[in-house]
Amino acid sequence: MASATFLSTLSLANKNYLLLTPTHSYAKGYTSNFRVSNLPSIVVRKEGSVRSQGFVAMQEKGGSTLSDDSRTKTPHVLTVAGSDSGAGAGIQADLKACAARRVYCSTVITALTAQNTVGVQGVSNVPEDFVAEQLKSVLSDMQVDVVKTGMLPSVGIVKTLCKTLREFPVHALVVDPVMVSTSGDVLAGPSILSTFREELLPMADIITPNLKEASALLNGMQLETVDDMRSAARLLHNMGPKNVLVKGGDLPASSDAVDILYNGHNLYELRSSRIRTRNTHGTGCSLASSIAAEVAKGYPMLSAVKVAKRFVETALDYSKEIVIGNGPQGPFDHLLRLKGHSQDCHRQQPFDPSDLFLYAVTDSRMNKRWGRSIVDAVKAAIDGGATIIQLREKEAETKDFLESAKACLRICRLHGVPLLINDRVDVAIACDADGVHVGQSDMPARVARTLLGPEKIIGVSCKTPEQAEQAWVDGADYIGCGGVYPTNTKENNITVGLNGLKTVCMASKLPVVAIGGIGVSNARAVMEIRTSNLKGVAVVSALFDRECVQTETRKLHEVLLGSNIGST
Ligand SMILES: Nc1ncnc2c1ncn2[C@@H]1O[C@H](COP(=O)(O)OP(=O)(O)O)[C@@H](O)[C@H]1O
Ligand SMILES: Cc1ncc(COP(=O)(O)O)c(N)n1
Ligand SMILES: [Mg+2]
Repeated sequence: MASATFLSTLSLANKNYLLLTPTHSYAKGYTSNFRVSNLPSIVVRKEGSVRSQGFVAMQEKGGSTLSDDSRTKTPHVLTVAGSDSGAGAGIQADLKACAARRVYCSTVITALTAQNTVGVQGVSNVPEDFVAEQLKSVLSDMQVDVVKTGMLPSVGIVKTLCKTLREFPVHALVVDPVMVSTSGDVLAGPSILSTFREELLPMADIITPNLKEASALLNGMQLETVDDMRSAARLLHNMGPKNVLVKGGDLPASSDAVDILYNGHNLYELRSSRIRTRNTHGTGCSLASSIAAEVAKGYPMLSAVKVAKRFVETALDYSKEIVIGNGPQGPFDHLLRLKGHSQDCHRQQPFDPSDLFLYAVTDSRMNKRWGRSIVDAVKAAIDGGATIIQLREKEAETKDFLESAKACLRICRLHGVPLLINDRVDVAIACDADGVHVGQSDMPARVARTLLGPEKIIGVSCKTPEQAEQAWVDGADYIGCGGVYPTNTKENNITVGLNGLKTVCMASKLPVVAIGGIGVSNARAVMEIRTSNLKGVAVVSALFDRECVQTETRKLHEVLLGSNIGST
């Protein structure tokens, strides 16, 4: 249901805009609903006046002649669907899919279902009037780009939706004509079929029936092969939607997951490999929401469908072994986060500054010189009493580094010792390390934080109070200050000395670990500067450029215990 007609593009101040004109006379007064997200738009009113829209205003920040509204436009999908208490399908799947695809999602709930991985135990419809009230609340205020529909359990609710959409037109309408859950339970009875066909489908930019739904809309037509799906797509297109996607998740005896997309001109056969998993509850809802999300971002329909299908496939593959519920059809994990906490791994603890006490930093050259693997070096340091490990493998190939990091992580988790990765945020994410340590010329801590999330540990190397303040502002957990003494692990490294260390500690709101040329002979002197936030020493050569890492670590551990730090 396009709410505006594309006229042409317009260049203003070297920026491209789409010129749109409202297609519905009743749209007057709701022109804020006319928006496309990939290009800013200008609505040309019937009278011929050009009125700027919010998205234009964003592009025109600073000295704008069109508007001085500088808010940015967030792609927005409104889902009109049923709640699934098991959160695998329905509203809950839509919210997760939209979050995973990075668009805002508002919700109008049409029904509550008592549902789990076994099936649907109960359904309670929301009164029609209250569906209307929810729709008005959202559509009158929130600049929705795309409406996506799921479970619409009664004729009255379908009619209410169509009426409200005529009052509040949006850029696109995605209709997932949900009728029967994969468990076989009825979510919308056959009485709604005629209203679907006559009112809702003609307004849709795309409809996404599965095999059973396509068959129901086509009076029970048999759908058993890809050729049947092609015929069904053409017949459904005659009912008025701009695009039809017939989904083949349930196609018998197909080794691929095949969907057919028809836009009235071209017929596309979209294939992906079929993931062998029980966790397919909610694939249909998630696919439709992801299509809506891509359309809200401004992508054309074919690429929206392709990206959405790839997303569902990836999430299914990622989630194929997760176990939630006892029934035949489990939910999957949209955010690709639930996997990876295997039984032998302890869950990561929140950052404890006292972990900085004896901080062992590995060095690939030293390991090579002494003929030991990075894993052996880490094991020995932990056995000697290291309280945190950082892998600093400047020369390693990424693939090798990742494999070693995974092996080190298993050892660290067994001993409850956090493992950080130097510089390489990508490697830290890939192996699910406990965090990263970054330098002043590496990725800024604030960016690392957005990539790693709130629970990971981030440390930053700082030499000055200003850098320490910035690390705090950027959301770091600790700072590493040095080089306290000259060191040959870093070329051209400025030494800050004990005074520099003290100055930074006093200025820092974060816990500090001292680094640079520290070993058994001088660790005590470092700790004796006695500022309460100096929590320990970080050591490279004094542990790893030695014959026996475990012995050296143990010696340093004793010195540090003798200096009685961390208790001040
Ligand atoms: N096992 C699977 N592996 C890969 N893709 C799948 C699998 N099952 C379903 N899909 C895909 O998920 C989407 C939803 O399809 P389907 O399960 O048929 O819909 P519904 O959930 O509405 O019954 C489609 O793109 C389909 O191809
Ligand atoms: C509330 C609600 N909406 C939609 C579905 C369909 O999802 P699926 O086809 O994956 O069972 C469902 N089971 N529950
Ligand atoms: Mg399914």
